[in-house]
Amino acid sequence: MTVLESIIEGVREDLAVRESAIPFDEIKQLSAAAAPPRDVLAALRAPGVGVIAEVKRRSPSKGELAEIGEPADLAADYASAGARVISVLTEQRRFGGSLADFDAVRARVNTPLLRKDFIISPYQVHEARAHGADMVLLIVAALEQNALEALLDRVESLGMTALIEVHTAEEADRALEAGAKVIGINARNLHTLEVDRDVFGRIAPGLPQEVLKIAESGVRGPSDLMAYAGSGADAVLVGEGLVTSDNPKTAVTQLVTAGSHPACPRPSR
Ligand SMILES: O=P(O)(O)OC[C@@H](O)[C@@H](O)c1c[nH]c2ccccc12
Repeated sequence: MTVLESIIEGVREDLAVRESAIPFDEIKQLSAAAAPPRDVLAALRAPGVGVIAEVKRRSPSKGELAEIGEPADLAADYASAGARVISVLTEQRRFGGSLADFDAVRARVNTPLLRKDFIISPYQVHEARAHGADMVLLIVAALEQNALEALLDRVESLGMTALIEVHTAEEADRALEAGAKVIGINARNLHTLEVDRDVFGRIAPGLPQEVLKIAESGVRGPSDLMAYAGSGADAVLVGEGLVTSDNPKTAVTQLVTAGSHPACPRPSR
């Protein structure tokens, strides 16, 4: 079993528990009653290379990353430093996240929020919306094509934006086939957890101009952002580099400054 498969096994078990507490019909009603989603595409299309800052306690590759006492405080720092979107991990077993973390962040910031989890069922999409999510991650490697397409449809029908994650050119083709508007190219292979920062530069230039391109994982600082920008990134998604820094707010500020610097290569849209 690969790492991704074992994560998904746990996700299924946790999902079954939540489904028995709140049935599908009820979560659907809650999602319909939520305040309307924010315009993530507009946020990502702003000039310069954007920063998506992640609230991440732990990772399967590194174990404990940071003791995040108040995720809302961290998110408020991210927001005031200019993050365009804030990503909150809600997977519990490997990433130490939760919907409680998501709720705490939602209650504090008005920045668009990405629910970062392993989404395999429409239930989780409604759940994300019910908790105030504006964006939802869909991982191509975790989904059959028909499931990917159905989930993308569900995300968009609720007015949210899907971040469709790929790691290979074949997965990028599947994302485009499904109608992805925002593609995240993850430097980390979720089967082996190995990071290869060159993956973005190999895949992004082959994507259509109108597709928003997000470089995910392995960003250590402004020079990695600049390198991704040179290969056409509209934004970078950063977790570990922020939560392990002495001052996450300054770390975001430095990335945002680099992304809006005249010397930073512009996304060609
Ligand atoms: O911590 P990093 O290397 O900056 O990576 C952030 C983000 O890309 C990573 O958390 C991530 C990318 N895709 C995922 C899918 C599930 C869980 C986590 C992820």
